[in-house]
Amino acid sequence: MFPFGLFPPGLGLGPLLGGLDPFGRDPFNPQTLVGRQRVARREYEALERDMQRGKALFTTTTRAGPGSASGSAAQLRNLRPLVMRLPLRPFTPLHVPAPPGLGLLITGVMLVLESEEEEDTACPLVVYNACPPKAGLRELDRLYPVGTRLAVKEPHFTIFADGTQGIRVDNPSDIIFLPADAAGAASGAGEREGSELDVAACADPQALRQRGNQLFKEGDWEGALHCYERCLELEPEDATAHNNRAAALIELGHWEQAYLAAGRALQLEPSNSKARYRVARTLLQLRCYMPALEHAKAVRQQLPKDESAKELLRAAEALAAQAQGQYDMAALLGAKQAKQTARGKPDGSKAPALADWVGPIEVFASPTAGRGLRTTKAVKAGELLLVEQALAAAQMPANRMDLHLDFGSMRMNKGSQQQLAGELVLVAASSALDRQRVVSLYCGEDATGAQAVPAELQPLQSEAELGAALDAAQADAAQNAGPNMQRALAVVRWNAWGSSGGEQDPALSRHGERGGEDSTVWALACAANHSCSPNAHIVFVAGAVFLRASRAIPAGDEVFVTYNEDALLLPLRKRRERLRGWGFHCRCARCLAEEGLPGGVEEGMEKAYRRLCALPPRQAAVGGRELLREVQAQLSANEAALGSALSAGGEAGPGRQQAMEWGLACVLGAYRLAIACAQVAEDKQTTLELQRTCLRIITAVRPGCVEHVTVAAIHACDAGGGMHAMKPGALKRSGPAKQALTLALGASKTRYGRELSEAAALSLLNRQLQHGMRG
Ligand SMILES: C[S@@+](CC[C@H](N)C(=O)[O-])C[C@H]1O[C@@H](n2cnc3c(N)ncnc32)[C@H](O)[C@@H]1O
Repeated sequence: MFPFGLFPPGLGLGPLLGGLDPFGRDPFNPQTLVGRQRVARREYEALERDMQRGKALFTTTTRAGPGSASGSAAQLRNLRPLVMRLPLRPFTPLHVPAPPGLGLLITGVMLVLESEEEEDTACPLVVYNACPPKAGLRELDRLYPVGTRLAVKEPHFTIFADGTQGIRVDNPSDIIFLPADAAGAASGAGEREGSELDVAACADPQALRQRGNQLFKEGDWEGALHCYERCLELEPEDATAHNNRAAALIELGHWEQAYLAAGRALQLEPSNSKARYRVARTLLQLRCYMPALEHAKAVRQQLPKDESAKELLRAAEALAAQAQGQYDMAALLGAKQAKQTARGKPDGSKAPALADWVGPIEVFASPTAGRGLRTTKAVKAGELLLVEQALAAAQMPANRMDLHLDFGSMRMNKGSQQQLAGELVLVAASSALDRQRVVSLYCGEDATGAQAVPAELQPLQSEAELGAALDAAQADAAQNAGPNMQRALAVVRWNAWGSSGGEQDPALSRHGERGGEDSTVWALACAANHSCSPNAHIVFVAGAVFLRASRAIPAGDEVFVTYNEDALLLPLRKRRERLRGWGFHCRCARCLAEEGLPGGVEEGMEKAYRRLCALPPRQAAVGGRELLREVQAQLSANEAALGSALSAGGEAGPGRQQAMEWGLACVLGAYRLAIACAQVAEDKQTTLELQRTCLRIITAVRPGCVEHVTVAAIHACDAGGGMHAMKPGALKRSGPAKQALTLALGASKTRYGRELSEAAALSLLNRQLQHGMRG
């Protein structure tokens, strides 16, 4: 069907036969890429970067066969770049049922790749997990338009059922989409070869430095690094080479090595401002904020007119203040911030957007499950507990939840899990400290036993602490393998959360620049266990997680978040079903209390609510009053049923009132419906009463959630007689309007920070209302 001139003779079928790459290595084992095979790793990374820049669009080898024992730099250098482009629209997606029992539908897309270098040369490529199940041709055209230029990492060659040869990709992150203007870049790689210095053989430090600087200017950080390192082999005390090496390592995102290199340069030349700048810059990235500030001050003194020194100092001051727990939430929520998705991404110029901070919490052996978080002192509602940047994040397409969610479990689908796991492996490979964080995460093997917060989870206070942490982490990395893909997948499965770009929360929408959902793993926030009546909540701001208490928590009590916001409004059995994807049967205080209720009370209530919702619209159109009567009658019947169930001894432990509110949570929607009816009927008194009931239920189940703030804001607005009630002066009034506004301000501060001024909390409430009105 297609002309196949693509595969060079002698191509090994190792990948197909043994799951190994052309060098006979297991591609899922990070040791293949890092650690002991350092030379191979460097070469490999250079190839990866070349692929990103469109220089090597597709790589394979003519040499290695199934018998090759291990990779070497020489073999890697023999990889041939081939330029590929999509010539045809994609084929129909293939819906492949997984083995019986798994209940999965794997979706694959069949593409045809064409070589740009050799005419009439094409080959099929099948990508699994890269499009939503049941995607149609139009969707595929959008995802893979004709003419797309792409690179495939570590291609696995296969023979399809009809005998044709092609490439199969299981992990969509192995596909790199290239900008259209990458055209011609591939040939550039060949051109450069001729002019390239033989770095390994060169014994002239001056020539090596010059060549390194030239490559650096061209953006070939890896090539530059190679030159500087050869230079250092010849002149180990060359401060400039150490300093330049630090610059290249910064660009590559190898912060730890960059810090050590810049530190060495500074040691050799204590007055070298560039070296000090880089020390400060890397310290900020390594979460060592106070020492970074000291260095940044010194650089500013040395270079009073230099803009980047000024910028660095400003960033260091802001981050050092945040590292003491001082976050200007009003500014953060009001100001437009560049979204940072993952710490440690290569970026030589910018400091991190936010500092990490570990507040009054610690990891402990939880009576609930394995490790958990607990408070180290009594905290109040809205108090900040933790700020943390994502350990790894995988960006998902904007406004396309279907591309990364499994709607059954409401968790990431396999493709997204693999993408994030791949990120985790890379993070662990490029940083010994992050590697330790990754391996410390729960991966389903053993959920018991206490583990103290490893020191490196806390932002470090001094360079001595950092040095010790680095030594320990590097020694650990040398002795123990890092996470392989399998382990990383387990970490993702048990720990990853979606961190929305602010879509669900209008107050945060300024941060949702991409409007998409990222899948993220956090080193410390992920130690929090779940409860169906949590006492803490998470807000994502500028790519960081802000964990806050949503109620007062006594010292030493466990801190609980929820793993599934929507499940909290479901009856017990359904809630547990929703959480099954997390691999546990929830036995939190609320679940235990509801277990005590005679069978089906809540579900009976939920059914009644559904009946209400299904009432013919004609009836609603007749007027709110009639429907309101019906809804209210049903709600009273529900409350009575729940009340008598609790009196019959169902209430276990918590107060009767609290158990009542918990039980009513599953019919919260019916209260909302009743409020809408009361508004249509212009029955203000009933509206306000029902709003208060709603607020009581939300406060019992989920204080600090978006809905808490929204309902409280609407209530304050209605109680005060309109939007004019949402101005600072309204607090001077008395009676129910003031009470409602005070409640609303409390809700806003609980969610966004008790330290917020009243004006800031009010402006966030107004944002919710305006958003609601627009909706
Ligand atoms: C993100 S981890 C939480 C930290 C974990 N407990 C640890 O030891 O590192 C999620 C896992 O913790 C356990 N877990 C969390 N909340 C739980 C709960 N309420 N009941 C039972 N197990 C829970 C489950 O095994 C779940 O898959």
